[in-house]
Parts: sequence; structure tokens; C-alpha cells
Amino acid sequence: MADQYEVSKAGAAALGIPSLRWEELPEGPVVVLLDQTRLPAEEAELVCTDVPALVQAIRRLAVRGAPLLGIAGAYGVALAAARGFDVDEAAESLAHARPTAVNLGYGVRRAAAAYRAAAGRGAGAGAAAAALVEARALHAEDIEAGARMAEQGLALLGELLPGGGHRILTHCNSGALVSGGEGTAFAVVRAAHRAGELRRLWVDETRPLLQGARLTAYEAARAGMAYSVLADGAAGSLFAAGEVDAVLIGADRIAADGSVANKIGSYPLAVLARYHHVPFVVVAPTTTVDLETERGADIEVEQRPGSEVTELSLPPGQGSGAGPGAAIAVAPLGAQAYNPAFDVTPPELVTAIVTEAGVVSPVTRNGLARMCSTSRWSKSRSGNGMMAE
Ligand SMILES: CSC[C@H]1O[C@H](OP(=O)(O)O)[C@H](O)[C@@H]1O
Repeated sequence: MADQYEVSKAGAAALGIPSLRWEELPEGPVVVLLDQTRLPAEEAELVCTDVPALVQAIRRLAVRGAPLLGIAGAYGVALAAARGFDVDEAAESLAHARPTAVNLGYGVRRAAAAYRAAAGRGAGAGAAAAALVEARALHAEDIEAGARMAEQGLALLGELLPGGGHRILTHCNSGALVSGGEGTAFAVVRAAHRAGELRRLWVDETRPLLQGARLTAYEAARAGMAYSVLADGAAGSLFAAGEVDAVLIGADRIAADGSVANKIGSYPLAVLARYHHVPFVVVAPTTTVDLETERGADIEVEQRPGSEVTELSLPPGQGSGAGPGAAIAVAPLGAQAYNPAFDVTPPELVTAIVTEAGVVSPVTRNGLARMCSTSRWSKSRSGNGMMAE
């Protein structure tokens, strides 16, 4: 297994610095995160020396995005084990830090299962090492999955949109900032760009936390793409003008029936895409497919604080130059707000789901289950008491 820095180099190559890494310091191991709340103005790193710090970072989206949450959760268990914290308690708090992305619980359970199996064999300190090996394996698998999704997705774009020159609309952020490698949907965009087939990337700003305007634009700029940021509400007029050839988005949880939970605002894009006969493609690793959740209606959608809608939070040091994270009210004081972090798109509105194991189109329960069973990692998933295949 490549050492941790090697493993995260793919992400670093995409970003300039890795979105997450494990580091052994003289005073003990740490999980180092690229603090995404401070992007694009600052590439600031957050050093987590304990699990509460990592849980807090997950809750405030300093680290975010389904695949990376799974990796962070696994390293969090390894951190607890290495520093002598209660691993069961750590696993519980990490797995429940955010409810929708299935990857978080999956990563935590994988590392915790490795730790418990080693401890059960009387491995002593070796149990902590076993948790770290599992976290690193998950990290490496995610990098490889991203590369495979990029290949599969680029080939699919070639079938759906013969002739290249794609104008792709994406929502939220699904690049290296959500992965150990180059991401999910954005990894496909990056592959199209490298192949000279990306004519324009339309970047939904993605209110209220602006993952598109702040993070996808940051990644697109670093990659030298021709991109434009737009207000979420402007997407409809782009479709009406015939300016969108395909929508590519990530996912936080895909139910067994093919329903897709993703950032709020994804479902309206699926409706627009269907009305305008534009392919709506979801790109996610099989670790995002949750065969134990039957239907979209069964997916728990995270409800976030209303202040994220009624206030505009500026990263520390931006705006008035005030101290940490100034917030500007954009609604009357006391305004109520509705702020679900995700919505759910029914399978019939999804043209295809691209994973590292292949493409499902049309999206059916059987097709999804079959694809997950062919994923090279499905054994390790079931081997660790993971989601049923
Ligand atoms: C491909 S995972 C990225 C996924 O995660 C984002 O949610 P959040 O920023 O709240 O972690 C969004 O749903 C993206 O599609």
C-alpha cells in the first residue's frame, strides 16, 4: 500500500494540496484537512488531533462530499485508536456527524470492523494499525474509483453527445474536494476537458453554501476550463436557450430503487433536463449506493440551520475584514427559513448512473444491484459486515 502521502497525491495534483491526509507528528498522529469553508480565498489546513475536532469539521463542512466523508470517517476511527480514545464512542459520533451521505457510516464501519477484528485476535497496538490500513485502503480505492468513473463517464458522454464540444452543467461540487482523487462528476468533466471535448462548464453557484461558486469554480479555474458561474435560478433559461448538452452531478446516497439524494437543487435540474430532453447523469462510486435503503422516501435528508439561508457567511478575513467568519443578514431578523441540504431525484428522471463498476441506464433496481455486485470492492464491503449486496 502506497504511503498516505502517495495515496493522496492524486488529489493534490488536482488541487495543489490534498483535501485530506494522515500525518504522523512527534506528538502523535493527526488528520489534516483542507478547510473548505475558507476556499477559494485561502488554502488553509485544519489539523485535527482528536475526534471531536473532526466531527465538528464534518458538521460545518470544512470537510465535505460523500466519498471524502467516508475517508474522513475511517481516518477518524484510526485516529481514535492510535490516540487511545474510546473507538466505539468515536465511531458512533463520526457516523452520526451528518445523516445523508451513506459513505460516512460506511467508512467508519469499515475501519471500526478492522480495528475490532484485530483487537479480537489480541493484536493490542496492532489493532490501531489495522484501522489505519483500512482507512488507507478506502482512500486508495476512492482514488481508483474516481479514475474509473472518469473513463466510464467520458465514454458515456461520447455515446450520448456524439461530436464533442460539450456544454455541461454541474451543481454543487463533486471534484477533488470530495475525494481522495479527482472526484466523481467533476472527474468526468475534467476528463472531457483533457480530451478537448469540454466547450463550456456551467457552474451552478449552489445556494446557500455556494459549493459551486466557491469550490467547483476554484477547481475549474485551476484546471484551466472555460466555465461560467450562474445563479441556481438561471439554469432554466440556459436550458430554454439550448445551451446545456448534459447535466452531470454527484450523489450522497442512492437508494436501492435508484432514487438519488444529492445537493438541494438537483431535483429541479432533473425536471428541467427531462422537459428539455437533456441527459441527466449521476456519477458516484458504488460506496454511495445503499441497497439497504429501499426507496428515495426512506433517505434521511439533513436539515441544516436556517441561518445558512438568512445570512451570508464570509470566510474569516473576507468582507469587512472582521475577525472569524463575519455574517451579513440577507433576510429580516427573526425570519424563518427552510434549509434541507439535499433533495431526492426519482430514478425515472435519471438518464444514467455512472460508477467505477459500470453504467446503469435505464436506472433499475436490478441493474443497480447487479452493478454493485460486480464492483471489485463489493467483497470487502460485505466482508466487513457492510451493506448487503
Ligand atoms: C460527490 S459527493 C459530493 C456531494 O456532496 C455534496 O454535499 P455537501 O457539500 O453538503 O457535502 C453535494 O451533495 C455533492 O453532490
